[in-house]
Amino acid sequence: MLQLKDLHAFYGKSHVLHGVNMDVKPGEIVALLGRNGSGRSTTAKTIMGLVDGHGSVKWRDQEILGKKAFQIAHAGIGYVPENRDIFPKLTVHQNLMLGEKGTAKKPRWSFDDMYQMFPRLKERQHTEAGVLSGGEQQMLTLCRTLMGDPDLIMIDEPTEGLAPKIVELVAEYLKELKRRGISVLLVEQKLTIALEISERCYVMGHGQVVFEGTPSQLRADAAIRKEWLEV
Ligand SMILES: Nc1ncnc2c1ncn2[C@@H]1O[C@H](COP(=O)(O)OP(=O)(O)OP(=O)(O)O)[C@@H](O)[C@H]1O
Repeated sequence: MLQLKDLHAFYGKSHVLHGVNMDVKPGEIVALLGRNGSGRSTTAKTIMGLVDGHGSVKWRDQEILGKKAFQIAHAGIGYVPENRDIFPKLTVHQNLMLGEKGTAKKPRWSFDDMYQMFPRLKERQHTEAGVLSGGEQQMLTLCRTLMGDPDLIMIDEPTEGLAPKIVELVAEYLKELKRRGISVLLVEQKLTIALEISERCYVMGHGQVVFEGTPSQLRADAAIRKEWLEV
C-alpha cells in the first residue's frame, strides 16, 4: 500500500535520511521506533511532502514523492504531527469541520461516528479547543485528520506527555482504527505501546532502518534494543 525505496531526505544541505526502505500493508499497524533525532519524524514528513526527498515513495503503486501535502492528503494519507495542531480559538466542532474532505464521495466518518468513538469530545464540542487538556487536544487532532477520510494515518508520538491511563486509551483508539480498515504508521519512542499494538516494527538510527521485524522479534533482540532504543 505504502512503499518507500531508497528514500533520502534533506533540510537544505543537511542530509538526514540515508536510503530508507519500508512498507505498510493494508490494515496494518506499523511502529516506527528510534531515539530522538534518528529520523522517524522526517520519514513521516517526507512521505507527506513536507520535506524534500529523493528516491521513491509509492502509494498504491503511484509515485507520490514530489507531490504537495494537500495532494497526498487527498490521495488518502493522513498525518497527525507531534505538536497538537489545533485551532485554539475555534470550538471542538469547528476544528473537526476543518478536517472534512469536502468531496462528493460518502466519507467513512460522520460527526456522529467521531463523537461516538470519542465521547469526551462530544461533551466538549462547543468548547474552545485551546482550553482542552493535552490528551483531549491529541484526540481532537487525530479526529480532525480522520474527518479527511484517510486510508493510512501517520501519527507522530501520540502519547507524548500523556498520563498512563490516557496512553492506554490512545492505544485502544488506534486498534479501533485498524478494525475499521485504516492502516496506521505509529511514530513512537515508547517501546511498550508500540510492541503492544503493532504487527511490525522498524527501528531507525542515524537516518536509516537498523531493524525490521515483529514485536516478538524485537522483544527477543536485546542487542538492537540496547544499541538503538534504550537511553
Ligand atoms: N527543520 C529541521 N532542519 C534541520 N535539521 C532538522 C530539522 N528537523 C530535524 N532535523 C534533523 O534531522 C535529524 C532527524 O530528525 P527527526 O526529527 O526526524 O528525528 P526523530 O527520530 O523524529 O526524533 P524527534 O522525536 O527528536 O523528532 C536530526 O538530526 C535533526 O536534528
